[in-house]
Amino acid sequence: MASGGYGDPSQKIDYVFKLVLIGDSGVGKSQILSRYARNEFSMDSKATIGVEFQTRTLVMDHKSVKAQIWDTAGQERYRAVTSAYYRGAVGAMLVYDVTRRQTFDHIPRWLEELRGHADKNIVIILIGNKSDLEDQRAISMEDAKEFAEKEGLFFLETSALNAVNVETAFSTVLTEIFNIVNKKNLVAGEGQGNGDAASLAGKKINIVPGPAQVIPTKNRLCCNS
Ligand SMILES: Nc1nc2c(ncn2[C@@H]2O[C@H](COP(=O)(O)OP(=O)(O)OP(=O)(O)O)[C@@H](O)[C@H]2O)c(=O)[nH]1
Repeated sequence: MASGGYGDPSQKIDYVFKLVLIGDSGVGKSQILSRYARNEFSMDSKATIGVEFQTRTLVMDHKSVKAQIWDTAGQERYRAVTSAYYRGAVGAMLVYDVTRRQTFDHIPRWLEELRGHADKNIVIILIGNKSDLEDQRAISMEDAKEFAEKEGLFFLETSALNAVNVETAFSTVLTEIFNIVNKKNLVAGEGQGNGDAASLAGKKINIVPGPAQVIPTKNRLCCNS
């Protein structure tokens, strides 16, 4: 359903959806984002310090949607203020590394943090990254899928290196958000016309109105904790 390239600054925007990337240090969050937003990958990626975000604009059902994707440090000491990071997020990508069991074992903790700080109806996808390293695999796809089903999460394995499933992971989350928001707008009908807010499954959640917000394609924010 989703289509779109890497951004046309003159384009009119109907919705901005904020997504957050979370997971342990080194699982590949920054490279997943880089692959999605710029179709780039780097082997000597530096650990993220503070918060960064990048955007990509897509067309969904004749509406233009700007995905504003936030990336923060997996390392505790480099993390920015948690509540600010999650504020207004309507989607989350929860990432582990298929070659490091510990990063999968920490997923429940990340989920707890997410559920403690984000909107309770946030759309979440569990991502097992580095699927290209099949010979070093430590987590089976079945175990991860079972966990995701139990927790009500979408699930995909990706390779930021080989560009496998990165597009699909983002479009899965964005399509789900778009469908929820669109449905709500239809049900709400006239009279409730609050253009800058929408609901995800009955709970009010802020969707940043399009044209009011101009976001550079790559933006570095401050905020060391
Ligand atoms: N083989 C392989 N390596 C990857 C993949 N994605 C990321 N990497 C490598 O894994 C390392 C860590 O990637 P990052 O994207 O910096 O990890 P991060 O989760 O953002 O780390 P923090 O910023 O510390 O939280 C880098 O050397 C990447 O090149 C992948 O899909 N396959």
